[in-house]
Amino acid sequence: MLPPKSNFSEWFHEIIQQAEIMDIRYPVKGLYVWFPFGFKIRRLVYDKLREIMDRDHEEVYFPTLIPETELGKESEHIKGFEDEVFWVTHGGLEKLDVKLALRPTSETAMYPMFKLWIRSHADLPLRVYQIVNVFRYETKHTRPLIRLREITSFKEAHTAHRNYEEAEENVRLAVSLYKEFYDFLAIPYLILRRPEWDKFPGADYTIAFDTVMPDGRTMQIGTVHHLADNFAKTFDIKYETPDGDHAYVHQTCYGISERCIAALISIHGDDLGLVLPFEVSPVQIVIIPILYKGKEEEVMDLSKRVYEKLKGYGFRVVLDDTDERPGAKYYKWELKGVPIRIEIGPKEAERNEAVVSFRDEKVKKSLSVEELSKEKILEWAREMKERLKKKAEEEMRAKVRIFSNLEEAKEWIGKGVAVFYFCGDEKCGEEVEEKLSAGILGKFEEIPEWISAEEKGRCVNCGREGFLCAAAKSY
Ligand SMILES: Nc1ncnc2c1ncn2[C@@H]1O[C@H](COS(=O)(=O)NC(=O)[C@@H](N)CS)[C@@H](O)[C@H]1O
Ligand SMILES: [Zn+2]
Repeated sequence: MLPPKSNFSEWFHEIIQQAEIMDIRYPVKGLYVWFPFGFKIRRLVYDKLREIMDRDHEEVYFPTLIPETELGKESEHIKGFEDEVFWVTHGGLEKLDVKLALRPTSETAMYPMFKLWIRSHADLPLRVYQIVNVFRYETKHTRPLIRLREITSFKEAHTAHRNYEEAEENVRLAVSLYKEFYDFLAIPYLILRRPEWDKFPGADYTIAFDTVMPDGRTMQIGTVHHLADNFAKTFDIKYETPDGDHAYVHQTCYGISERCIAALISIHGDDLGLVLPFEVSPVQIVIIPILYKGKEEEVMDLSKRVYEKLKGYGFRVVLDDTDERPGAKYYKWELKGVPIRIEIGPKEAERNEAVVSFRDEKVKKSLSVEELSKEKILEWAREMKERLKKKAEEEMRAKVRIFSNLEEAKEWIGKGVAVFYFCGDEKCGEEVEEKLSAGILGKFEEIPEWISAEEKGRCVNCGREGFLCAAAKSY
């Protein structure tokens, strides 16, 4: 049995294991093993991410090992990562003359090669991405899918452009791709520009997608960085302009990790287990025959016919004909988040009918097997997606509140996200974070229509002109 989802930390820890997502028993801290079922979810989710990325990017694969000479070149970057890097110092028994970093992210692996790849403006824009594992020596509490030391599903995109504005346009493109991806997963988000002191090391600015987890803490589920020409200057990446000059490229990079799966599990799951949107569920439909003495034959015949029919439509269907009791079967497939369940008992066998129910609502429909068309099932899947999206949006909105003083904001933080006006000044920010004992997530890049507040107002702490910002405890 799972703990109630209201005990979120316990619930998440248990569901990861009981639903066979990741095996957390691997003997290295922060490293976990993908179970087959969890890996199927990852594959379906990342197939969608690749489909979205492939429209405008080329997929590549860069080496895992980065020489210290390259990793250390961009001063802000290495300052931000030096205490997170895993180093390889030996090849067999031999000490390496230059120690090699296990990539924490791939700017310093890629950009020396971009220098070789980019010659002329005709080579721009360059847009590549890779889905790799990266390593970060996280010292905060590690947690499967949320804070790993080996990030196994790190989608990192890296681009190069003729100038700052074109790079800025690409930031907009990246934000729109991330919106499409998270809307597809029915995961709601806030889009916030991180404060100066919390942007990506080496970036000009960072835009983050933050979702609100069931316990009111936020989780950064994607980031888009404008790098200006910071790395281009460090790695000497120049191109010949149309009128024969040479100019540094301007760059962006943007990343998503398996936190997208942590969010999928956490936002949609319930006390019974996973609740998976139809398109990313390893099992989309489970058929459960209800076998009564003397009627097994008819029930199994109809169940197999329905199974073949749905399989023929290309759905991922399971006919659970094990000899477990129906109750145990319901429990197992609810835990695995199967969106559509079909029950077939003697009555249905007699009338050539099926009883259909959906994982996210307690409603059963009886209908003739003829009515079980591909269109009907896809319509049910769409309706379910809309219900999941609506519910997740409502839950997030309930956790986001606007405050005009920090005491009340502090009260709310830990249960949700506090929104207030903040001037952006680092010193003032330190005071605000101190008073809230929570981080300032940044200012709204876009103020959602459901937050009724002006863009500007008086800073809640110092009274200077401020912008609408959010603060929360986060993963
Ligand atoms: N230890 C971690 N475990 C799981 N996901 C993580 C971890 N650290 C970061 N992430 C996720 O990875 C995303 C990208 O990481 S990042 O540092 O913000 N950005 C980069 O590394 C850029 N080079 C993007 S290409 C973050 O938004 C966050 O969602
Ligand atoms: Zn202020």
